[in-house]
Amino acid sequence: MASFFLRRKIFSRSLLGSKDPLRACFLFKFDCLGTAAATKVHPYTTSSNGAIRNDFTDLTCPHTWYPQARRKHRRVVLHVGPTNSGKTHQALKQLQSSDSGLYCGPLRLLAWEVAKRLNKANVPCDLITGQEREEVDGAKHKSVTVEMADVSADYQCAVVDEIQMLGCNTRGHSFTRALLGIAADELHLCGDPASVPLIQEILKVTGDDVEVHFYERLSPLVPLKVPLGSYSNVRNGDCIVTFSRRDIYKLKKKIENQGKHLCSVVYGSLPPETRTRQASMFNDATSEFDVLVASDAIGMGLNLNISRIIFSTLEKFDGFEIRDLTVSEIKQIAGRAGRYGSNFPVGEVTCIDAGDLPLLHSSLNSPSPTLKCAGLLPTFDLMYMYSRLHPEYGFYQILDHFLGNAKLSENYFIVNCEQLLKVAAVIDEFPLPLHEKFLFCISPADMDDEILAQGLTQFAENYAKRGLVRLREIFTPGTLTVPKTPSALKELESIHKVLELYVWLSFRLEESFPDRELAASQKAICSMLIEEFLQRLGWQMPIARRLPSRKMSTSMLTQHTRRSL
Ligand SMILES: Nc1ncnc2c1ncn2[C@@H]1O[C@H](COP(=O)(O)OP(=O)(O)OP(=O)(O)O)[C@@H](O)[C@H]1O
Ligand SMILES: [Mg+2]
Repeated sequence: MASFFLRRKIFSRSLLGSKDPLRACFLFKFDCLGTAAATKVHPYTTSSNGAIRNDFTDLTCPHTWYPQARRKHRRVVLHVGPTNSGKTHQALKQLQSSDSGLYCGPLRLLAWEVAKRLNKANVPCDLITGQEREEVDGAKHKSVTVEMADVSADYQCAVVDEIQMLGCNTRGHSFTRALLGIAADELHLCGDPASVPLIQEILKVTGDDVEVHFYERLSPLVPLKVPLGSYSNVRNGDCIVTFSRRDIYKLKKKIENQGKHLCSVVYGSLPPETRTRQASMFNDATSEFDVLVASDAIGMGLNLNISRIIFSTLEKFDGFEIRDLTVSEIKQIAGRAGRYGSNFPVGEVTCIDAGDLPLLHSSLNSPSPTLKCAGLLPTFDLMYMYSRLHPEYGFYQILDHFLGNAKLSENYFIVNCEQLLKVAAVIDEFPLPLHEKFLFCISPADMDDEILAQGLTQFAENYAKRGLVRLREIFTPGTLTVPKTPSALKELESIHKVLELYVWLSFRLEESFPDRELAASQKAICSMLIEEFLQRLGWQMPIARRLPSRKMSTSMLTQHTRRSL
């Protein structure tokens, strides 16, 4: 045991000195373990009786956490306007013509798209997301998911897309970190005009120059006066929006049973590569999948050739309650219709029920409410220093202390830490150093997903016990089968997430999670099986209308039948 801990200490030290960009990103997720810069600004203050007291929970000046960016006099350009107004396009033009640059997107799919676009334009660009790392020779540009933005590097130009997400209750802190922390001469921010006053306010203290460019939609968006009424009125290019997976499959079946259309589906928990392929089939004018049934996962990122958005409902369950969609959600989703340059240059939007039309129309005519606060999360540094004063505390107690006592300026709020706390409660059971507990806490684990929670617990336990986690200990490769029911599908989606978690950990604890390739290949099989299920769901269609089977046949996979997780 002793030698195991010794080995891990050495590993951690070697990580700190690493020049490796991904490891550097890993460090910067902690903001940082390499504490020199950050500790300088941390508020050890003197109380009235002269005693030194710590004030680690003072989060009122988060701009001081990023000295490298503060040394720059950044030119910050906000590109704001409705969806489909060319904001990202303009920002990317600047990025492309710069000597070095960084694109930060909210989704892996967007990071993929941008890396592809830059490489195609002969601007070598690396792709770095939580789960993948594709390096291109000579690249001075990087396309990343916002969490992976490296705030220790210097760039000539950087783009943060969908910047209004700094108000997001769960991921807002990553956008705030990018806004305050990226050390670029030029920082381009693309998003909703509702974020402009808040960003201007936040940047008053950074010394940056701020310009705002407003954009108009490139193609018209027409709210229809009549509802869809019946599903027999669905036509080529339609996208029906609904919010539960059950309803997505119900609607897909209903539409396909009419015998006129085949439906692609897109929703949040589908593996990203499956979402991309479903979207490509829908976009491909020669494919028979000419209708899309989707959740609000289409609100951002995917390039979709949608003619008409049809809301099946304007209510959604948000994890706590059923509520009306907000103005910004309605506008963001509706705005996906009529993409500039697509086969449908005029977008239309309507509802299935006439009763929903007034809310749809009024929302489309209202500006999105102005953002008031940006998300924040205490840095690892602060928590670490606090923990040194309270070595008896577990990570849960430390985080809980910060949540209860943090002092914030009025421009910020602390993001929802429910998931972090749930992981912390589990991880505190294992003898791991604080930074490793923190790592597990920020991993992409949804503890409300039973299978994923089980996977994370097992990974952490095995890691704490032996410092080595083999995938085969919890998963038997080759045992995955095509799901036959929606609940089996859900299970397969969860297994995909466990495999993603393994890959994520393997990038950060490389020696201890050595089976990345195996996990990645099983992940790919998962997505193929899910797609197979999606195709079979149209089983009531006449045989001639079904697509030919994919290259990897089910029988190849079903020889191995037992899953053990
Ligand atoms: N000047 C242009 N020339 C050619 N194509 C353009 C131009 N501006 C935008 N486009 C194309 O129009 C589409 C919409 O542009 P873009 O994605 O930049 O809009 P956006 O405002 O960022 O929208 P979103 O809200 O979806 O992020 C894209 O396919 C983009 O390539
Ligand atoms: Mg955009």
